[in-house]
Formats: sequence, C-alpha cells, structure tokens
Amino acid sequence: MWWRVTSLSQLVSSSKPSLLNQMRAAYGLKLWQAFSTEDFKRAEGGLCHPGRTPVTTFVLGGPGSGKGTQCTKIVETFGFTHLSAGDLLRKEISSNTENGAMILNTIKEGKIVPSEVTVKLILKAIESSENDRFLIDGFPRSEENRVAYERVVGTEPDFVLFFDCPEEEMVKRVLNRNQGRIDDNIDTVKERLRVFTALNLPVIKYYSGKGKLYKIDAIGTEDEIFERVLPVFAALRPKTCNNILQKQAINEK
Ligand SMILES: Nc1ncnc2c1ncn2[C@@H]1O[C@H](COP(=O)(O)OP(=O)(O)O)[C@@H](O)[C@H]1O
Ligand SMILES: O=c1ccn([C@@H]2O[C@H](COP(=O)(O)OP(=O)(O)O)[C@@H](O)[C@H]2O)c(=O)[nH]1
Ligand SMILES: [Mg+2]
Repeated sequence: MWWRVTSLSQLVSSSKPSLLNQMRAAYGLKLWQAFSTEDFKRAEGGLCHPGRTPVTTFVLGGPGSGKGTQCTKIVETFGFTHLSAGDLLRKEISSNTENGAMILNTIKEGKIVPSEVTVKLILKAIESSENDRFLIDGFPRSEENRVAYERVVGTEPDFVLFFDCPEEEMVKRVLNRNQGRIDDNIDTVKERLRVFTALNLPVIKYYSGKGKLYKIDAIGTEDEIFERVLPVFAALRPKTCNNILQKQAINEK
C-alpha cells in the first residue's frame, strides 16, 4: 500500500524513533493498527511515500451546510474517495464497537468525539483505499482535531473547502434531512452550531491564514453550488484528473 511507509531506513531515520515507528518496523503494522492511546500522544507522524503524494482536501462547514451533498458530486466528477468523519463514527455505533456508546452519546449531545478515535478511523479508511485523493468531510472540527491529525499523518491538507451558510438555512436543512439521525433535532442542532462557531471556525481561520481555504457560498441549488466548487478542482486538473481524462480519451477514440 502506497500510504504506508515502505522503507525501513526511513522508518527509523529520525533521531528519536517513536515507539509507534519501532512497532511498525518490527511488526509491519499499519498505523491505525499500531497506535494505542499512549502511542497516539507520542506519535511523530511522517506517513509518506517516496514519489507519491496523496491529494487531501478537508471539507468544512456547519451542520446542514451541504458538505456531504457536494462531496458526492466531487466524487462523481473528480474521482476522489469520500471519507465522512460522521459516517465513520456512525458506523462504529452500528457495529457495537467498544467506543460505540461513547460516540453515540457525544453525537447526541452535539459535542466532538475525542481526536484519537476519529483520527484512527480516518487513517484506517485511507490505508484501506487504493485511491490517492481523499475528501475528508466534517473533519477537523477543532484545533485539537487538526493538530492531532497533522501530528499523526505528518502532512497538511492540500486545500480546504468551507461551505459558508447562514445559520437559519442550516437549521432548516438539518430539520428536513429525514435520515433518522439522532442529532437532527432542534436542541442538538443549536449545540452543534455553538460548537461549530467556538471550535470549528478557528480551524477555518487557520487555513485561511495559510492561503489554503476556498470559501464557497452555500446558498443556491445543489448544482449552482457545485458550479462554484468546480474551479477549485480545475486548478488541480493535471494532478487529480488523469484517470478521468484518460477514460474520456479512450471513450472518444
Ligand atoms: N443547496 C441546497 N439547497 C437545499 N437543500 C440542500 C442543499 N444542499 C443540500 N441540501 C439538503 O440539506 C440537507 C443537509 O445536507 P448535507 O449534504 O447532509 O449537509 P452536511 O453534510 O453539511 O450536514 C440534506 O437533506 C440535503 O439534501
Ligand atoms: O470529526 C468529527 C466528525 C463528526 N463528529 C460528530 O458527529 C456528528 C455528526 O457529524 P457529521 O459530519 O456527520 O454532521 P454534518 O455536519 O454533516 O451534519 C458531529 O456533530 C459530532 O458530534 C465528531 O465528533 N468529529
Ligand atoms: Mg454531512
């Protein structure tokens, strides 16, 4: 798998190899298999692969701003793999895993699940994919999430989409979502909006300061919004769209 560090010398080349890297080298473990809570705190990151760098996009916005809807369209057009942090967490609940009850309560209250749980799920999903371009939807939700991801993965996202939507519209969409979600009720939505403003906006500001943020006006039809998303990915065309272009060329022959 390309995402895993493949060279032992690279694994142990840092001046002070982490326990995590030693375990990886010794047992050939994937990162998500290797780290315990203790390792997580100590992990130095540095997942890389010589000559091959994945394209990673964080997709941010308040509850109901349309992240998932637009991710589906981006996947269809540009061949990204969509990793919704919320979906990964909900899968843990439905699979009755050891963290299931804790995740359920956290989501019900509109709070944020501990970083180590979410980062581990995201890494596991990335490592089991053959793709080299990922949309990470609904994560990071706090500065603590962001720092944890960057420490463990060792890279920053290539760019960040932010779906900017007025609160009134977000509430309306969430309450009409009709997916039977435990957090799609007025009390939880109010708390999620509070958490979004307090903890997620600082992450958005951070990436804005780094010149990585693409703010998209999230009012309009789904297609109108996707028209605003397209130019962001068109800029990456040579790197991200090779497969699509190749397929098109074959079909046009
Ligand atoms: N542009 C839009 N206009 C109206 N409703 C929308 C729009 N985009 C998405 N929705 C609807 O709003 C709800 C929330 O969208 P979703 O993509 O799940 O948002 P998020 O992932 O940001 O919470 C869904 O029911 C979806 O069908
Ligand atoms: O990185 C994440 C993503 C989601 N959540 C939890 O899962 C809920 C639903 O997240 P999702 O992204 O599915 O909601 P959306 O914003 O799409 O409505 C959030 O309110 C949080 O409680 C979390 O704790 N960390
Ligand atoms: Mg969503």
